[in-house]
Amino acid sequence: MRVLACDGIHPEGLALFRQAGWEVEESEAIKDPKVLAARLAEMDAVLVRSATPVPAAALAGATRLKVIGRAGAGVDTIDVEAATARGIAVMNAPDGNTLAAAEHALALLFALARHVPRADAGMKQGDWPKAGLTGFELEGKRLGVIGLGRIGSTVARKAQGIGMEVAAYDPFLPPAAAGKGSVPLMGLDELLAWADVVTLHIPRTRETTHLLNEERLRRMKPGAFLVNAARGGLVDEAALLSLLDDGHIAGAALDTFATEPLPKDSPLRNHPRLILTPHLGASTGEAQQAVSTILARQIIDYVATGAVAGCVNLPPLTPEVAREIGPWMPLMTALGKLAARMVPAPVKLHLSYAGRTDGLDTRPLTRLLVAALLGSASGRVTPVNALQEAAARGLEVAETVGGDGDGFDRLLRLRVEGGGRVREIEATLHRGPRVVRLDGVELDFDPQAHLLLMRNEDRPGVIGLVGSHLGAAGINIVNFSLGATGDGGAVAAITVDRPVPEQQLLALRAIPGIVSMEQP
Ligand SMILES: NC(=O)C1=CN([C@@H]2O[C@H](COP(=O)(O)OP(=O)(O)OC[C@H]3O[C@@H](n4cnc5c(N)ncnc54)[C@H](O)[C@@H]3O)[C@@H](O)[C@H]2O)C=CC1
Ligand SMILES: O=C(O)CCC(=O)C(=O)O
Repeated sequence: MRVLACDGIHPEGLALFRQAGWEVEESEAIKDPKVLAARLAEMDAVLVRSATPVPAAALAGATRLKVIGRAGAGVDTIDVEAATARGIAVMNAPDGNTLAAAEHALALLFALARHVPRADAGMKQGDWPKAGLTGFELEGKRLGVIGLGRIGSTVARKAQGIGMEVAAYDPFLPPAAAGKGSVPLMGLDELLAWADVVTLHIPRTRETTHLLNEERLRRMKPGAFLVNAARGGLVDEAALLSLLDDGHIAGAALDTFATEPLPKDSPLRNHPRLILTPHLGASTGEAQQAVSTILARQIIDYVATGAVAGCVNLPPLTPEVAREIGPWMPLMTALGKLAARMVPAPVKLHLSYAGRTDGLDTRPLTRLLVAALLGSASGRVTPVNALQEAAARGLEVAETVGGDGDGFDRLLRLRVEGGGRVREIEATLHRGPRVVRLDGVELDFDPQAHLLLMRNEDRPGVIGLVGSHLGAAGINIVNFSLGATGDGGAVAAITVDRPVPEQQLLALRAIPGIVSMEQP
C-alpha cells in the first residue's frame, strides 16, 4: 500500500502508516491537478490539508486510489462527488482540530477587541502607539455564532466563560441538540442585528458561499465586528471592504480567504481595521498530531478491515461490527462475481439474510456484493459507489433481513434476474464459505474456487466420462458436488485446480448426456 502525504502532515500519523507496512511519500502542496493526477495513479491513499486541492481532474487515472484523507475538517477543496463516482472514500478528522480552531477564533476576537496587531506593529517600529488603540471589553458583549457544530459550540462555551452573552444561528442542528444547549437559537437576520460580534463556523458549500453578502453584512449592528476563521468565500470580501470603509462594520478578523494563499496585491492586506492570519486555525502541534493520527488510523483500518469512521461518503461501520461481518466479506465478493458470470446483465437483485441476524449489519455486505456483481462487467465499482452505480445501470437492489435459516446459523439467499433468466444461490459460512443450494438444487462448493457448473442427464457413466476427460487434460478435480433436479436430470458443481481452456469446455459439452457446461 502506498500513501502520498501532501501539505506537511504531522509525522506521527505517517509513522502509523509505516508501522502498518505502508510506503509513505511526502510532498509539498501540489496545485496543478495534472501533476497530482500523475502522482495519484500509483497511490492507494492521499492525505491533504487545505493547500492541495483534489478536483475531478486529479482523479482521472487514479484507478488504485481507495481513500482521499483530509487531515482536518473541511472537505471543500476535494471534489467529493467525483471521488464517490469513482468509488473512492473521502475521510476527514474534524474532532482533531476543534479546539485549535475555536481558540484561534477567540484569539482573533481578543486581538480585534484590543488592537493587538497594530499595537505590536507600532512597537516593532519604535513607536509607543497607545493613543488611538482604545479597545472594548468582551464581558457583557453579545456574540452571534453562525454554525453551532463542534467549533461553534466550543467557541460559544468559552465565550460564555468570559461573560459574553451568546446566541447562534444553525438551522441544521438536530432538534435534540438545539433544545438542550444553553445557547439560544435565532434566525440569521435577527442574530446579525443582535450581535456585537459575529463569528462564522460553518462549512463552505454552494449554499453557504457569500452567506454574508453585502445585504446581510449591512444587517449587522452599526459598529459591530466580524470574525471568519471558517472558510473564505462565506463572506463577500469586496462587500466587507466597502462596509469597513463606510464604518458600518468597525473591524473584522479573517483567517480564511476566497483565494489562498491570499494574493500579494489583495486590497484586504492594506485595510487598517482588518486583522489577517494565514489560515492558522488548525495550526497547533496538538491539532496537527491529532488529525494526522486519527486520519491514519481510519485509513489503515478501512483498507485492512473495511471498518469505516470519519468518512463523508460511506456510512460508519465500527471495528466491532467490521469484525463480526469480516468473515462474510470475501464470501460476498465471491458470490457477487459468481452471480455476475451467471447473469451478465442483471436487472434485479434480492438478498435475503436469514437465520441468526442479530449484530449483523447487512448494509456494507450488500454494498460489497453489488460492487462485485457490477465491477466484473465494467468500470471501477467499490462499496463507496455500488448503490449509485446500481441505480445508474438500472439494477434494482432489495434486501430482507430475518426469517428461517433452513438449519444454518446464518444463511444468505441471493436471487438475480436479468436477460430473461432468474438464478438463485444460497450460501453460508458454516464449515467455511460455501454455496449450499444453486437454483433450488442442493450442492456444496466454495464459490471462490475455479468452478464448472454442469447439467446432465442423470444416468450411469456421464460423470465418469467428465472425470476422465478432465484428467486427460491434466486438470485436477478438487471437489465434485452433485444434486438431482428431480426431473431425470442432475446438476453438478465441479471445482477444479485451474481455469478450464475453452477447447476443453467444448469437448466436455460434446460428451453424450451433458446438457450444459458453464465456467461461471
Ligand atoms: N481555520 C481553520 O483552520 C479551520 C476551519 N474549519 C472550518 O470550520 C468549519 C466547521 O467545522 P466544525 O465545527 O468541525 O464542523 P461541524 O460540522 O461540527 O459544524 C458545522 C455546523 O454548521 C452548521 N451549518 C451548516 N450549514 C449552515 C448554514 N447554512 N447556516 C448555519 N449553520 C450551518 C451545521 O449544522 C453544523 O452544526 C469546517 O467546515 C471548516 O470549514 C475547521 C477547522 C479548522
Ligand atoms: O490544515 C489546515 O491547516 C487547515 C485546517 C482546516 O481548515 C480544516 O480542518 O478545515
